[in-house]
Amino acid sequence: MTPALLVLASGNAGKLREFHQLFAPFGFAVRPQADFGVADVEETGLTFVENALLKAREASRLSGLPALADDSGLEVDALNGAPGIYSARYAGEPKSDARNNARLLASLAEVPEGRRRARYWCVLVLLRHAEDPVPLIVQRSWEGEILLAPRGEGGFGYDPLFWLPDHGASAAELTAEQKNRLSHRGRALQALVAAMDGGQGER
Ligand SMILES: O=P(O)(O)OP(=O)(O)OP(=O)(O)OC[C@H]1O[C@@H](n2cnc3c(O)ncnc32)[C@H](O)[C@@H]1O
Ligand SMILES: [Mg+2]
Repeated sequence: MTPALLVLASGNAGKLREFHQLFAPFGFAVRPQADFGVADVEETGLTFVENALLKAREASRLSGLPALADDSGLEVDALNGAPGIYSARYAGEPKSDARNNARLLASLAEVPEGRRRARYWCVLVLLRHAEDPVPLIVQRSWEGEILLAPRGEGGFGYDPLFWLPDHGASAAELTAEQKNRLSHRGRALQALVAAMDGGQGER
């Protein structure tokens, strides 16, 4: 399936920027859900998959177009997996990257370097239409460690605190191209596009 136009079921400016960069080489036309008057849905699921399905279904229903949703988050081992599916609202409403990062640092205040292992998860769900019974689903993770203080200005969300030992940089110190090549989202999208091209049967 190579849709002429795909709705991105997200209201997160950082994600939307990355998706526009990631889709550019594939020649898909993608538009954010806001262009179709789609507001954020309540993310009532208990998994990234469920929340991504809710978002994609709503965007597809209201736009009448195929929709791609991303539900993602940060899993920190020392916090038993928190903030996980609650990553966007870790410090409560209204959502704020700055307050989420402050809460993460406070939660890990007693945890020394070497025990601050974490990973981002990204689940992508593509629906051909709102009632698609065969959603295309891919998930990828990205391993790192949580820094003791923020570094870098790039990316969004928890990126200034997400340290990549192999690269000697935080995710916010990478260029957009580097992040897209390495990240949970970048690699999930590569896998999704490969699956759309026939890797998972006729679509
Ligand atoms: O639901 P949508 O509208 O897409 O936007 P959102 O920000 O609410 O997105 P999620 O519900 O998927 O929550 C994911 C949160 O995880 C964090 N996150 C996910 N991917 C990230 C990345 O690549 N870099 C930094 N933080 C990320 C960030 O705080 C996001 O707000
Ligand atoms: Mg959300």
